[in-house]
Amino acid sequence: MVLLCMITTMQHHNVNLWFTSVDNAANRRYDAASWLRRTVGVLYARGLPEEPSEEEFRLGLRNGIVLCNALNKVQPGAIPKVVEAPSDTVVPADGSALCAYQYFENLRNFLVTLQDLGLPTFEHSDLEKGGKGVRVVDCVLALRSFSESKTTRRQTPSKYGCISKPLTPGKYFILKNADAFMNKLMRSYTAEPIQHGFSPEQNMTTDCCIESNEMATSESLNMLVRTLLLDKKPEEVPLIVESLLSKVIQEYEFWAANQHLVKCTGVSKGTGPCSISDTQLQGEVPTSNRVMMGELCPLKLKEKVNSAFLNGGSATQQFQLGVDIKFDVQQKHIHELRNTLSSVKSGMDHLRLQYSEDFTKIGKHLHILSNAACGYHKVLEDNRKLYNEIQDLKGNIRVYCRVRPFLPGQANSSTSVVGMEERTIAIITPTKYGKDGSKSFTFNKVFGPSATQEEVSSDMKPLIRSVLDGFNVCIFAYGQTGSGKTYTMSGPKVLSEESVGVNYRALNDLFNLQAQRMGTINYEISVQMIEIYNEQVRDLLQDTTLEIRNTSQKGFAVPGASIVPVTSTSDVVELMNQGQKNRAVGSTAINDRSSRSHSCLTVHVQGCDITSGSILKGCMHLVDLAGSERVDKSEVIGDRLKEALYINKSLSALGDVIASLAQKNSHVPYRNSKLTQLLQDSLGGQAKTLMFVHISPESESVNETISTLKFSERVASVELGTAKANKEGGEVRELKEQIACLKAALAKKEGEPENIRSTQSSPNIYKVSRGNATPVFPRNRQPMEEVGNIEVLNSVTPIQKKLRFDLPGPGILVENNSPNWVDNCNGLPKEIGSGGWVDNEAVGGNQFKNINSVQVLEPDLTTHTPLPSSLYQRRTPGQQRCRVESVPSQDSDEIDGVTSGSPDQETVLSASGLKPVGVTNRGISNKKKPQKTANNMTMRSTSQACKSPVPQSQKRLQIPIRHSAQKTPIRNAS
Ligand SMILES: Nc1ncnc2c1ncn2[C@@H]1O[C@H](COP(=O)(O)OP(=O)(O)OP(=O)(O)O)[C@@H](O)[C@H]1O
Repeated sequence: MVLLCMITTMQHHNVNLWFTSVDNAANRRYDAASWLRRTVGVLYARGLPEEPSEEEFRLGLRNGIVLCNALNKVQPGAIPKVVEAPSDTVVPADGSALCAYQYFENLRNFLVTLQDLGLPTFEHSDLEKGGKGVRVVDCVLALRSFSESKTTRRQTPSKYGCISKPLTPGKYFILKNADAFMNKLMRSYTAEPIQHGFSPEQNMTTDCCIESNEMATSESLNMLVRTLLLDKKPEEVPLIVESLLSKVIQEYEFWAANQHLVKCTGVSKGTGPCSISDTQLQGEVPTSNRVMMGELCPLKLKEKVNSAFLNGGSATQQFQLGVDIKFDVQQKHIHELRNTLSSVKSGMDHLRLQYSEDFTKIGKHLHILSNAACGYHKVLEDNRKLYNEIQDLKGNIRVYCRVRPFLPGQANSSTSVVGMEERTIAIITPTKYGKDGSKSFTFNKVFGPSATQEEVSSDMKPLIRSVLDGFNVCIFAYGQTGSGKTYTMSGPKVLSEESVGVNYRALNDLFNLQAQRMGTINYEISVQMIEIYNEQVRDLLQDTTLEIRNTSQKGFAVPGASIVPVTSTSDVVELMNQGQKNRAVGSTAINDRSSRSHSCLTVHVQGCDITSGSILKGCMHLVDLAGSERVDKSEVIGDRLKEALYINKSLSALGDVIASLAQKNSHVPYRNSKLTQLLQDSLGGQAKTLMFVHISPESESVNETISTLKFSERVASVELGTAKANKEGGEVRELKEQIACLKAALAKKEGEPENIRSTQSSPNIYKVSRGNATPVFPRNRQPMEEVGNIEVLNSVTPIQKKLRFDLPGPGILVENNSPNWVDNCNGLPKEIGSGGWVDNEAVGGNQFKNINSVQVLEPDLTTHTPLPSSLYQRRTPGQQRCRVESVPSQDSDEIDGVTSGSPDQETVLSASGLKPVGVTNRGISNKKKPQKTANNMTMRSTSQACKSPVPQSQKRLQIPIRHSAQKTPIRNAS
């Protein structure tokens, strides 16, 4: 602020003028000459007048003697040897030479010394030519200032821009008339009561500067500076400014030291930059530090200050004080550093604490997140289950897609599969399928080439449980030839625990669950294994061909095929191995072990709830379809070609059925192939159905892959309706038994044969067995080989009667505990009919028309004596039509026999000279043809008798059963 005031004031006075003014130059020259004369004495300065002209000034100094001596006066010994001028009496031989020597030597020494002292210099030539004297004058005046500054014992920056070197202690260099002003100014500015630390001159001025702190305002400073400079000559201004600056620096230094001192002595606490708080002084400062500080603070230091400055202490004392102050300041700094360190430490501790808290929090959050992530997966899993449950409720067929890995030797083949996710698969498409080059298909699940057998089978457990709960389940494998159907269903050729397929695992689960429920529900399990080969049904367990032209199921039992009770997985494995051996397998260009038939392993489960007496009947088809193939690709001829055509035809029929189911058509062409008849209840009934669709990964198969996947998507859209369990409660059973008893009593009263009556409405077991069957039978059933006929058993009612029908060949076990087991034929709701092993449709269907050996014990069925009950019913064609019309959706294909069999396929077959066996042609229905057999057994169902308004006589089913006289071994029947 002081500087600002000065600069402003200097501008106000136009101080720059003094540099150009001629008068000023002369005055300055006179000053210089005068100072030199005074300094060296008139003797030495005899050549230099008091007020010399410029010429006189130059000539007077030209020999350098005056200058050197003046310098030696100011700085003793600065120029050790000065070449003196010869005395007036001695005349040099060559005066000019001596002068030149002097001139050169003295001036050189003078200028070098000036340079060393940091004072302004001039050029040698400045003393030779006129008009250059100003620089010499400046130099002399600088030397004068230097000299004066030495007397002040201060280091004073020269007005001429040099920084003088430290000088010996002395008085401050300052204009005398400015001192009082300066002191006043400084003290006003620092606003500190200065009692000490000034030179006597300064102390003198303190009396006149008791001014208030208000003077430290810029305005008052401004005024002071102006007042000071008002009457000053311009040439004095630089010196005043110089002094003022020097004073400012000095004052500031002193003030800063004083600040430390004052704060250390406790005069002021907590206000300055080095202040320390009471706490720091008393509590936090280490004892050793406090002891050290105690040497200085507060009284001792004050005393020292007083003795050093106020009481005119010695230089040593002052120096010691300076050291003490510095030491104290350093102590303060150390103390402050310690404080800072401890505060940083505590800050760090705080931060550490905070970090640990934060980490704990983050840990908790992470934990929550990981839980959420687990939860997310669980939610996903739940979603999937829910989705499946919804699908179940909607009754959709569930479809899982599996991609076969490349086979050995195909490692470098390109693939048609371009993407796979949990439920989606993307297949590269030839251009005609889409612009983007790939097409996505969505299924319930997609298994990649690396999926294990266990993964693929993992979702089956609920289905297996369903079977034991009385539901019908169908699991079937579909896909192009060689795509891995047999691998999925049965496993590879050489089986291991890991590689066994769906069949084995399903049965294993079944037996495990059965074991778990033991003691609650008693189960009886038995299996059938058949294949459909060239549209013929073959019993794989017997290696016989069944003369069954219509495999239409209203339950899952395969009529005519042997049923073998099993008690463990190993039983089943043995049977399956036997069945697989009998299966038609052939080598093609695509698959060296190509299945040439559709195989079906059917598992029958009947459970009896020990406490409630309820009966559960579940059934499961495990179907390994033959693969569709392009005969040009599979390069088949002869028998293989024939097989391929049959396979393709039946698969085509399956496609038609799926298409009509998907479109919810009223007519579903089940009867176009044995396969669709076999799967009728699985595809259109109340079963739970799962299809494994298989695709080969090779890009050469892309067309087959796409059509397979399209077909499968259509299958997935088929709604079966909610599956229902085949369960009959104990109470219902009891009521039925009572009704049966009453009816029996009534019949007896009316004189009807008791044993026949008793079969009308009571739960019965019918065993149709063929003499050469070898299976083991469960308790209370006679082995089939022993029976060799049809048994009608009433296992519950008190009156238990048996009807025996002598039949040739392997036996069929027909069991029915339901009074309405023939309901499906007459349009009544299908409550439990689908659980029957063989329903009335099977019995009444034309598959029995070749069974020509029936031996009826009583009554004599061959005489068409109607059975007193409604168990068996003979149908006339007209009655059949009537029944069918009432249930168009179920058997609509029976109405007009219209089928949607692929004409193309048939054309191919006829072209190849082959005649499909058992496949209905358009407009022809086997069922529609009345079976006029002499040996008919008429049965009537109780429920029908109770519910149907149609007279009994009109509700007779025609059961074609062969006479014993017409016995023909089944294996030869075809
Ligand atoms: N997931 C798989 N892992 C390893 N090998 C497999 C897999 N799926 C199929 N294979 C192999 O691929 C070949 C063909 O499989 P598979 O016989 O099961 O096909 P397919 O669809 O039943 O054929 P086809 O319809 O002609 O009977 C076999 O050698 C089989 O071992």
